[in-house]
Amino acid sequence: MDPIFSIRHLEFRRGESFSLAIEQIDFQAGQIYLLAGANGAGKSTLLQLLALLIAPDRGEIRFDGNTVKGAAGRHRFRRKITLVDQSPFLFDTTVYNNLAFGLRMRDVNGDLQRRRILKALNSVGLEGFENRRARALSGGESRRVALARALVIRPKVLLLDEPTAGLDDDSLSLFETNLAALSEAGVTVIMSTHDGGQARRLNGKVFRLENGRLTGAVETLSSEYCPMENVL
Ligand SMILES: Nc1ncnc2c1ncn2[C@@H]1O[C@H](COP(=O)(O)OP(=O)(O)OP(=O)(O)O)[C@@H](O)[C@H]1O
Repeated sequence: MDPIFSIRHLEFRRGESFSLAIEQIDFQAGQIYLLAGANGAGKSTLLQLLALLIAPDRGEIRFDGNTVKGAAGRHRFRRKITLVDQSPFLFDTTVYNNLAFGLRMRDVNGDLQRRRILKALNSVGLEGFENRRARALSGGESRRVALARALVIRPKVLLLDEPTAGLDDDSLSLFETNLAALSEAGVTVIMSTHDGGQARRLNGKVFRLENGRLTGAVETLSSEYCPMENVL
């Protein structure tokens, strides 16, 4: 099967001291991928490149069979890709309106809009939160709103930057159940994490970054055995 995302000879420099250089990665549809590595290794930078928010200095990104070219290309494909940031920005309005924004842009209105929003809130354990003010939520609740806001638009690719940092055990478990369901529904999930057990629990593939470079091959983890558990 053709990969949903391919990277070839990718290079991106940040200031004097950091550069990301990745020769090749293929991401297959419906898989879960985890980006591992120390602080500053380049995980967020790679996610921003995949989200088509920044352009590489060199190399090629292919999405869904197309080479992404220039600002117009990035803009065109961005609608199918969603990045949930490390510190998600929520609009200063209700939770409902935060989720409705992306749907309105896609002409999803009325009853359908309401049903999809309530379902997305439900799936992150925030039923009943629709009229709450988004800026008055706790850190963990805010992250779950940001995730629901990403889910509600049904992206082909969901990019998550350390999405589970600060979640309590119940929320973490619900979140991981959601990711597994999304992957079964064909959504590609690419997320950075410092949680060593996550790759095993999600049966994900791990790419490890070190100083902007990939170290070694992809590691596929079975659900029974996780050699990476303590070292991610
Ligand atoms: N906007 C920016 N401008 C300049 N340099 C940046 C910027 N964002 C990140 N960097 C630098 O790029 C390098 C890679 O950072 P990045 O955020 O991609 O790492 P990370 O692996 O996601 O780290 P963490 O685990 O701490 O989130 C770091 O040296 C960082 O200081």
